[in-house]
Amino acid sequence: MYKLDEKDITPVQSRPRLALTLGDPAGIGPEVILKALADPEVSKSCDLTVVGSRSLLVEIYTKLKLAKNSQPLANPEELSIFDVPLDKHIQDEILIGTGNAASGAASFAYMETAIAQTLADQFDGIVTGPIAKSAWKAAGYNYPGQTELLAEKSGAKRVGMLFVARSPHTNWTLCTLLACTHVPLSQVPKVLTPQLMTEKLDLLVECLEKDFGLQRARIAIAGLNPHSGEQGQLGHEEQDWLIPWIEQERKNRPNLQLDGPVPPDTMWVKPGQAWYGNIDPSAAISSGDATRSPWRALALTTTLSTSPLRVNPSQAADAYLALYHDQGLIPVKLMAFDRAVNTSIGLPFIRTSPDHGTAFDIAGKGIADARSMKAAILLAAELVSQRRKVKL
Ligand SMILES: NC(=O)C1=CN([C@@H]2O[C@H](COP(=O)(O)OP(=O)(O)OC[C@H]3O[C@@H](n4cnc5c(N)ncnc54)[C@H](O)[C@@H]3O)[C@@H](O)[C@H]2O)C=CC1
Ligand SMILES: NCC(=O)COP(=O)(O)O
Repeated sequence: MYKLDEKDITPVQSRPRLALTLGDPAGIGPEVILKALADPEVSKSCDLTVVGSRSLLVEIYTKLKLAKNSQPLANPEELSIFDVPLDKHIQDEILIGTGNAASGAASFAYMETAIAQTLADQFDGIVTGPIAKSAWKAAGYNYPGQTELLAEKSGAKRVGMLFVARSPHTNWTLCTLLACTHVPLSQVPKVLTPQLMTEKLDLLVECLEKDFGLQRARIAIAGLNPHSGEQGQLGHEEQDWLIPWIEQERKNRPNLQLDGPVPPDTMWVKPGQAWYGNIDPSAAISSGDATRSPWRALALTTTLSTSPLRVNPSQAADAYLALYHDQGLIPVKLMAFDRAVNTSIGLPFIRTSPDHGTAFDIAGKGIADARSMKAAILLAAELVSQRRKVKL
């Protein structure tokens, strides 16, 4: 009798199982989650469990249903929820639109629960709602962000903050890794070292290969100072260590193309052009882009159609290594605030998050844009599937 060999058996894979933390309940996290979950593309892509306080979610849902500009919302009664009940005095102190110790304690409890459940293999990954670091601090949790908590709890020695956004115009993907993240600007030159850069480059290369199936990547590395220091005249870090470090890495990694240090102001010209690409401005007008933002159609007409600088997406790099938070995130948010995804790399599981924060100024009004949350869920599902393929 023919006996099946293990290798002949096609494993039946379940859909990606994702935990979705509510984030700070005083912010827009619950709203963008309810909006994203009302989208059939999202619900079809994976099995989602909201990790948060059921009674708070129901309360917020009821308020949002009454808000003027509300788009379709998922009904909490129809969702899978891992309930994290709060003490009554904490729940009573949560005020929509104001981050405080109570909202910080709640969002911290959701994250701790999601991480523990994921480490216990109940989920393949976590999509996190936005939290306020100041609210965590007020609640007594002194972490610079969720990334650091995820790294600590999962035992990851190295972790990276990668922003991924797919262009709606060209389908080109902008991948930006931050060499240092939640670091005050005055500390940046002290925190950046060749060792840290090597660690981040290792993480980026591993992620591009394993998660995005990209070998022999071309990576652009930013300089720190104006004009990358202008040979020492405008800053010394490039001469002191960044240029020697890049030269050494080129020798160590002959399969990669490492560009840099690229002057930080011009670093984003090619990604910007690859993002908007060959778009026909009349298409932007007919798709409604121009009615929403006429300046954009104008910019597309005057710059992209006529500029000799226009590049083909293939001239852009596969990934960008920015040296600090705002150097990388200003261009990401300028191009893709509505769709960029914050992806933690180096963890033993997938973690994504929308690129925006708690937006306390608009919480409860029903006007929050859920596209970045939707992109975060879809990317997490895609990355779980990709990792399963790599493992097989
Ligand atoms: N992944 C996370 O947990 C993140 C958390 N934060 C935290 O969020 C808090 C507020 O940070 P901010 O710098 O004010 O950034 P923010 O992203 O919360 O808000 C910046 C501006 O964008 C608007 N905005 C943000 N998301 C929006 C959306 N989905 N739809 C429509 N408008 C939106 C806000 O109304 C505000 O005017 C801080 O405590 C920060 O630490 C910030 C970024 C990411
Ligand atoms: N600006 C990115 C950000 O603040 C996200 O931080 P984290 O909570 O994902 O660590």
